[in-house]
Amino acid sequence: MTLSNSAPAPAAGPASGPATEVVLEAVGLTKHFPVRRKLRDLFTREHAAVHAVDDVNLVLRRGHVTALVGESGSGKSTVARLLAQLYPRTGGDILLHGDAVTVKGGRRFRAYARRVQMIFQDPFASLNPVHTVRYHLTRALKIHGNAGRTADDLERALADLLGRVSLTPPERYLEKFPHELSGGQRQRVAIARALGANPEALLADEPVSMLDVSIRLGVLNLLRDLKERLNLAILYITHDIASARYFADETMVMYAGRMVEGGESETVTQNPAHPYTRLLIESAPDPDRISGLTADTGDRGNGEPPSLINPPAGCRFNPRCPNVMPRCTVDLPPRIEIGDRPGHWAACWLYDPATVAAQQPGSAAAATEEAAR
Ligand SMILES: Nc1ncnc2c1ncn2[C@@H]1O[C@H](COP(=O)(O)OP(=O)(O)OP(=O)(O)O)[C@@H](O)[C@H]1O
Repeated sequence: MTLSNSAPAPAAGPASGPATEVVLEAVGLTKHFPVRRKLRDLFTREHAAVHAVDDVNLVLRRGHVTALVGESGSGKSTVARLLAQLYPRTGGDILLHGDAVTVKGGRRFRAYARRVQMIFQDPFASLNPVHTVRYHLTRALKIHGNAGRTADDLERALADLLGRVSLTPPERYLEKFPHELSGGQRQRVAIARALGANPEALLADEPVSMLDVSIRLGVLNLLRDLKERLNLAILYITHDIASARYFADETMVMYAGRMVEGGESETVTQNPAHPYTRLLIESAPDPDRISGLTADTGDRGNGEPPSLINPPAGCRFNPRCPNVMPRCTVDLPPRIEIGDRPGHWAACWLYDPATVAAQQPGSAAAATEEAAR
């Protein structure tokens, strides 16, 4: 589906639809950023590009938080921006209620943004310092047609929005400028602004990582409460896998532009299958704590992520992988079901029975390889 200019305002509000209904889906989502060409490149046919996101599949459901976890530079923000239709994509589809949607700004974008809203990492940067809370929220309500008809309607809608993010009484906050609020209050205003669209899906890009440690839990709890009360589908982007366990129903792990593991958060964090997920968990100082709520950890693990201009062949994690096998440097692993819990998968040859058998000492493949050395 392409939202047309004449499309009526989407009718489905947060309260409608069963809890497990799929709201937004990425199918084979791909984004390559072209790299600025040097003079000598003009004489070659090569077009260098950053392979930021490759063949990403993910599903956001009503009343469900899906975490997208990975190191800095793994492509998480690019996935969120693609889902928000802020970037054109190189390939793949974005399905809203099962219909493929492409929007390129203007009214179509607004119609889409009414249903899919994004929350950014830095609430200071996302709120305009010269405008009050009232201005920010009124604008969101008006743009998305939720301000009502009278001044009283608008006041009620403003109070309702601030109440939803626990900034009460509203008159204490409405006339404040962003610099007069704490980081946590600013992020709550940014969340209220997103709710002003009455969306079905929220894309939260590291929503607590810039906040003071002591208030992270409060903002995550607020998002969880909104998920339940408003039946929202939430994408929670974080580099902190332990906070995903605490907050998300489902966790997807991303490495160097590709999804490497997914499943219920409890399973992925307590029984990680992919060597990269294990590395993420092992290198967290204390796997049982909710580290996103106590520390900002940034990059972790041994070695460096690969170049995304010339990513490694096969599995992109193979240069850092403690379990690397010959096949991993050649063939891209597909999603393979782990079998411990429904829906738990890893894109890793370790779980391919045929590959594992071929690696056993004494197997024909291992003997051929030995002879070739
Ligand atoms: N506009 C752009 N032009 C070129 N390359 C880009 C652009 N945006 C992102 N990239 C590159 O794409 C890759 C993925 O970046 P992205 O910001 O999506 O990762 P991330 O996992 O969200 O990291 P972080 O946690 O640091 O935000 C990185 O190599 C980044 O340098």
